[in-house]
Amino acid sequence: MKRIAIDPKLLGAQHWLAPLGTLVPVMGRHTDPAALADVDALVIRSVTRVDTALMAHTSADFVGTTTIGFDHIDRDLMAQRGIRWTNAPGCNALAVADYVESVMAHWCADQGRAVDSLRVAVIGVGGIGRIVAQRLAAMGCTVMLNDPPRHAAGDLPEHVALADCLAQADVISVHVPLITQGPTPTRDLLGLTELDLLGADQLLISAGRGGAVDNSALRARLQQPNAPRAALDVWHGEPDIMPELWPLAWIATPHIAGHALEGKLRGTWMVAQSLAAHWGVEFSGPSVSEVAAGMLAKPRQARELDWITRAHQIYDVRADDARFRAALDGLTGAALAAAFDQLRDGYPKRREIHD
Ligand SMILES: NC(=O)C1=CN([C@@H]2O[C@H](COP(=O)(O)OP(=O)(O)OC[C@H]3O[C@@H](n4cnc5c(N)ncnc54)[C@H](O)[C@@H]3O)[C@@H](O)[C@H]2O)C=CC1
Ligand SMILES: O=C(O)C(=O)[C@H](O)COP(=O)(O)O
Repeated sequence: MKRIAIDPKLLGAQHWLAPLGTLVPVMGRHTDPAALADVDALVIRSVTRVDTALMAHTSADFVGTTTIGFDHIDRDLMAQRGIRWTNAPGCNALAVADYVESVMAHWCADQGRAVDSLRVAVIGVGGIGRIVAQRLAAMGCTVMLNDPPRHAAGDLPEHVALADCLAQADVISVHVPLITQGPTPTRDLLGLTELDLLGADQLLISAGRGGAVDNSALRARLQQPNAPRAALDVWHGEPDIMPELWPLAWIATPHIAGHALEGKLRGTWMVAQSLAAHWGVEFSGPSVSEVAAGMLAKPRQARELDWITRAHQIYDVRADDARFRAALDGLTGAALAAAFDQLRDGYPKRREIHD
């Protein structure tokens, strides 16, 4: 029987990966490379950095991350070693859109703004950005789209320059991957110059990768009197986040925007299918929605509720923010990093808002 090293926090591994091979739990962020010596495949989350050191002793020829982002995988190494790798595109896109919806519901209530009066800029119009833009447009928002790679490829004629988005939108929602090379890198996409374009009436939502916003610049900006509000789900250097930054955020969460049950399960389900195809074996198992429903029933159907009520009853981001503040208050260094990871690993069960 083949052996599959898995992050023990994967959801659904027993349903979809166990039929393919013997599961060997490893340690997520702290995986010992020696533990991979005799495995055939590695199935991970975003916390496991797949690099030369991790892969030093293994002959595994498959790496799957049950996440959308794949900046934690050294793709050059995968190519050099002939290792097939895959991510799970779109697996938790709906959950991230739920996060944005919940943040905006609370911001509108707080500011006394009607959602259909808002101008919202979506930065990075891929799988997630597209869903966010469609939902907000359906609620009556004026939506501005920024995505230079798609614009350059000719499929986003309505593209708006980043500076115009920052200067004109009420809400700016950032959904770019972490890209460090090439013509349109996203590392520190929002630095001092860009953050200076924002004012006190604006809300910045960051739910892509922490490295896309210069955290030192944001800290400085949020300390100024006309600072915008910031809802931050992702942080530079996770789990070693900047202890001076998070208390300045209006909403602070531990990289859980995508952590609805369906999002996590779908990631495992998608990677298991890729692994089955890689090994040329049949794939079977229950559906994602069956497994999610067995883990947590939805309190109400989304269609029965208006969007503000949904943001309270199905997914309320303020509960995540409250847990974050209570757990991280006063912590620095290793204790802060450990508390950040514990919040993620012990995240409560949550369903996607929409059916
Ligand atoms: N907070 C969380 O829990 C989660 C975070 N993510 C992050 O969100 C990212 C985006 O996810 P998807 O939309 O599904 O990915 P995607 O790959 O479908 O779309 C990314 C989009 O960003 C655009 N882009 C690239 N460089 C850009 C730049 N310099 N400026 C503006 N746009 C740029 C691309 O052209 C593409 O259209 C993931 O790569 C991941 O890092 C994903 C899931 C959950
Ligand atoms: O899908 C992604 O990309 C993400 O950022 C995930 O939601 C992160 O989840 P974990 O894999 O870190 O649990």
